[in-house]
Amino acid sequence: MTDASRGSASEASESPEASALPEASALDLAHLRFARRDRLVLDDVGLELPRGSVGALVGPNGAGKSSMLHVLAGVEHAEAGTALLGGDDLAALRRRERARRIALAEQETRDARTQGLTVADVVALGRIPHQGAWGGDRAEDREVVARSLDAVDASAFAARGYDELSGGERQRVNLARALAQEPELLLLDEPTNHLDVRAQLVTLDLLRRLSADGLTVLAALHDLGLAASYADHVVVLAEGRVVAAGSTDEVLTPSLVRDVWGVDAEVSRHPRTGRPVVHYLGIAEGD
Ligand SMILES: Nc1ncnc2c1ncn2[C@@H]1O[C@H](COP(=O)(O)OP(=O)(O)OP(=O)(O)O)[C@@H](O)[C@H]1O
Repeated sequence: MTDASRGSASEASESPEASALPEASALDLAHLRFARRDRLVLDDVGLELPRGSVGALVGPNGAGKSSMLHVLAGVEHAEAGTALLGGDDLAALRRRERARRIALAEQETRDARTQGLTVADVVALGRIPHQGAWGGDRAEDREVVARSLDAVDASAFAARGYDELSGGERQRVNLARALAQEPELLLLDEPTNHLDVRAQLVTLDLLRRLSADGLTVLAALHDLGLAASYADHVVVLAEGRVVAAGSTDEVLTPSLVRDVWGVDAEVSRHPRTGRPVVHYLGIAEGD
């Protein structure tokens, strides 16, 4: 396996025993390949994300970010490669176990299943993988639903119809539903889309706090500024391939922004946090 194809995003050990160690990768992908009809969407994708870290998946439109999240969540199926979570092969997990361990918060989830449901009902859907064959209205489930709504500041509209919410409100409820799954790995597709500036920061602060408690987070983000401020690791996808991966500091450079997005940028340091700050200067000449 070459470094380029692996796209290593961590310092984690490569040994098979590593998954038992605290610093082991929570998520370890190698040579993942996914096609839709005849079109190759993910090609030889690899990455390592340590447990309890926040990873940002970035890349131009159509790069394959959502597809990658779908493959990890089991919504779509890779035709080759391996995906390990805590050392366990995802392809070998039963659907239900996968849903207990991995949650995907998507942008648009209004469909027949959410029609007529309240916000609390929708968040309670996240408990299904944890319930027995007879479903249930367990006190524990109600408690997790209430806690998840509270985490995204949505308790005040728990009784409202989900389909009546604004885009930003719905986005927060989608996150609450994913949190109610109590996963090990939280996948998010553009979690800040539709959110006002404060709600964006509140959401990303929440993800950082959850990751400090051991949750591993992988979020597709378009906003490189937010990735720079919040992510530990950045994985850059372009045309279905990992073109860069590593610590946020290493990856988010002016040359990368130019090469991948065709945009001139400067990267400075945040005066308070010392983290990178990306300033877009304009479309790169020659593009
Ligand atoms: N349902 C679909 N049927 C066929 N092709 C699809 C479908 N969904 C996505 N694709 C194609 O798969 C490729 C990857 O799309 P994907 O949505 O994963 O990219 P993305 O990086 O998430 O893009 P964006 O930033 O625009 O959301 C694109 O070429 C896209 O046109």
